[in-house]
Amino acid sequence: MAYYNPEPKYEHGDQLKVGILLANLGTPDAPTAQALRPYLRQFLSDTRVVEIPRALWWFILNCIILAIRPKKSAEKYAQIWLKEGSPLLVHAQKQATLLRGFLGQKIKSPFAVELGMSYGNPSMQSAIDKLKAQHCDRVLVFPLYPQYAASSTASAMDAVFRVLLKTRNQPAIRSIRNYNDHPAYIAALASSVREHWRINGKPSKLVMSFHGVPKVHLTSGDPYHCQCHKTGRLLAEALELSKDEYLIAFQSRFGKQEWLKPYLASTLEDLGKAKTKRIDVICPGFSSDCLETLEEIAMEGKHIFQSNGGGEYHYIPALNENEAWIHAMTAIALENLQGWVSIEWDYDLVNKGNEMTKLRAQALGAKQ
Ligand SMILES: C=CC1=C(C)c2cc3[nH]c(cc4nc(cc5[nH]c(cc1n2)c(C)c5CCC(=O)O)C(CCC(=O)O)=C4C)c(C)c3C=C
Ligand SMILES: [Fe+2]
Ligand SMILES: [Fe+2]
Repeated sequence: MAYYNPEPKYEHGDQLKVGILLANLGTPDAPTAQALRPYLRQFLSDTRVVEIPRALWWFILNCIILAIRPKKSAEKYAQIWLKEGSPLLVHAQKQATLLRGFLGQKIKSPFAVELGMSYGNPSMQSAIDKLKAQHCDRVLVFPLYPQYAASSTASAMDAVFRVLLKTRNQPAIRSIRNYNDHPAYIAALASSVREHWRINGKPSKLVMSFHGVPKVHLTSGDPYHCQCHKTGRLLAEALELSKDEYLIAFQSRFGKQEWLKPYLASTLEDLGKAKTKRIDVICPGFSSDCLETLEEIAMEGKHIFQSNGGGEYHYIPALNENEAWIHAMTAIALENLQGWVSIEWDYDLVNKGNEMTKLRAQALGAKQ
């Protein structure tokens, strides 16, 4: 048995490239219990996601969770599934195509962009195979998670390193850890909220909902909680919101452990009971819409709020293919590709760079 994966054919003179590997969580191949089972098994077997001792967890996962959850989750996925597939995958593929186009206007040297998932398809292996087939000898890993969490960002990096363990001719690797306070990301969020308000008017409160993680991750040193709060504060500052005009909550609790608080569900219940006239909910930690935003926030969240007496409920879509977001992705990638690519320094980019430097100085000037 070979220890290492076969290498693509290389001829002297073939042009070497830089690869940008967009990394995301992954999603089932279909909204069915059969497709959910292997996806959930892979996802929930990751020790980055569930840290319970393996023997005990093997029993809980195989005898309880995988017996019940695939069917329940499949019903939820079926409600949000698009003609082209899972929203998470459809948006991530479009983001990859757009980023390729935007970077193509800025980078003079050869490069490639591919998408890889931590769980399910397209696998990290297939993405790295595609980059290697295009002769990428340097790879920038760009996780589509603005806030670093061990359960998302680090698990994506683990997936990359697992492939590299089986790779004879390894590319050089750089990775983007977090961009939760990047001015271009904050500006993209702010412009999407402003656009929603331009059309629909302003709510009584803006609720910023982030995916939760177990509280023990925070107390063990995961910076995710602080990075979510910083994103929330910078977004509120960009929108000139006072403290009573917004709040931050954490969604998607899984299992019995305590997770980051306040929980979104109880927050929505309280806002409903307080007869809040209108709330808008945004999920700044999700670069694209997915099950957690379209079903849990846009549908379930609305039901919780309104069945407790709340008024109007608006879900503000994720950044998806917003132009400002693709510009932000381009800026973040270019900042991290310095020295690896030659850049077309056109007037537009210099102007954008100046704007970016000004915004960054403002963001860094704000308290950490
Ligand atoms: C934004 C980053 C994410 C973090 C951090 C995260 C942590 C985390 N998630 C689970 C359990 C589940 N998450 C599920 C779906 C899901 N999670 C994220 C993102 C983060 N998760 C996304 C984008 C999605 C949606 C995927 C899609 O296909 O649309 C699911 C599966 C769905 C379900 O059956 O409910 C589970 C399970 C844990 C335990 C955790 C941290 C420890
Ligand atoms: Fe999750
Ligand atoms: Fe914190």
